[in-house]
Amino acid sequence: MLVNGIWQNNWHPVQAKDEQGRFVRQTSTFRNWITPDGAPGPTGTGGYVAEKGRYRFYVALICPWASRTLIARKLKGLDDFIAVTVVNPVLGEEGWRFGGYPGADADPVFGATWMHEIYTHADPQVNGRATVPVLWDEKTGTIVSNESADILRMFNTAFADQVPETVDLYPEDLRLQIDAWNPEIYDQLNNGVYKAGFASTQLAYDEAVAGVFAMLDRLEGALQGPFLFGDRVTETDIRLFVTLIRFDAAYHGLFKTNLRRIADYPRLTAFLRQMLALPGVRETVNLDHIKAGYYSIKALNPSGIVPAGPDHVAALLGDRT
Ligand SMILES: N[C@@H](CCC(=O)N[C@@H](CS)C(=O)NCC(=O)O)C(=O)O
Repeated sequence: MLVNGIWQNNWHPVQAKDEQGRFVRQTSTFRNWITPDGAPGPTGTGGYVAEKGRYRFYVALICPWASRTLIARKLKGLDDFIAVTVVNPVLGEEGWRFGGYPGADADPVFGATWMHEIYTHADPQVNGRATVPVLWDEKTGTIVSNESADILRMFNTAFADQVPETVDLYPEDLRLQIDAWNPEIYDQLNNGVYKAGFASTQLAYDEAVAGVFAMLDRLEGALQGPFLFGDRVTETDIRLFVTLIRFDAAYHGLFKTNLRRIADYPRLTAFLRQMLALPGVRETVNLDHIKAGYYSIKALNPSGIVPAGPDHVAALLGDRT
C-alpha cells in the first residue's frame, strides 16, 4: 500500500482485520463523478464531463468489484466511449501489475509497471491501497473514482444522451428495493465470501459462512426470474452475478464457503444463465484470470497450485454437461 505516495514494502496483500479476526475492507479514496455536463455528482468535485474517449478504465478480471462496472459498461453500450486496460490477475510483490500474462495489457498512458504508479500520478501524496477498478481521466491526468458502486451508477446515467442504449440499471420505481437489497447482498455475500476466506479465527469464519449461505438460500427463494425484481435487469443483478459466477470456481474451494455450490441451487443457476445471455456479459467473465488470481493468494494457497476444475461457465453455457 501507499503512505504519502511511497510504496510500502511491508504491505500485506490481505486487508485489515478487527480484534476478532474479521476481514475489514478499506473504503475508497477517489469519489468524483462523470456527469453529462460536468456538474459535481453525489460526492466529490465537478469537472468530469461525459466525453467520448476521455476516460480510461483500469480493471482486473479476477476482481468482482471491477467486473460489476465492466458489465455496466457493456449493457450501457459504452465500449467505444471508455477504453479498458486489464491488469495481470496475479497480485505481485507491489500489488497489481501490467502485462506478463495472457490477456493482461501494458499501461498505455504511462507505460507503468505497477498499478500503484497510476495512483501516485493522480496524487503524489496519496495514502491507501492501490485497488482496482480505477476510472482515469486522460484530460486532467487524475483518478475520477476508485469506487465501483459509484462507477456503476455513473455509467448508468452520464452518457445516456449519447448512446442509443435505453436499459436503466437503477430505475426510479425499483430504487427502494435496490437500496434495500444491495447492502445486505454486499455484506453477506459479495464481501461475505472474503470475510470467510480471510477470517483468521474460527468464530469469524463461522459467522461469515453462515451469512453467505443464509443469503444464498434467501435469494434462491426470492428469485422468480428471470432477474431479481422480475423482467428488468438492474444493478442488483449485476452485483449478485459477479459473486455467483466466481463462487464454484474460487470461493467454494479457496475461501472454504463449501456447504453447497451454486450449481446445487436451481434458480441461482438459471439466473446465471440469464445474465450470461445478456449482450457482452460473457466477455467480462474470464475464468482463467479468476482462478489464476484467487489461487495465487499465497496466504491461502502457499503452493500456488491452480485446481483443474470446475469449468462451470462452459457447463452454464451448455458447451458441456
Ligand atoms: N471499494 C472498492 C474495492 C475494490 C477492491 O477491494 N479491489 C481489490 C481487488 S477485488 C483490490 O484491488 N485489492 C488490492 C489491494 O487491496 O491491495 C470498489 O468496490 O471499487
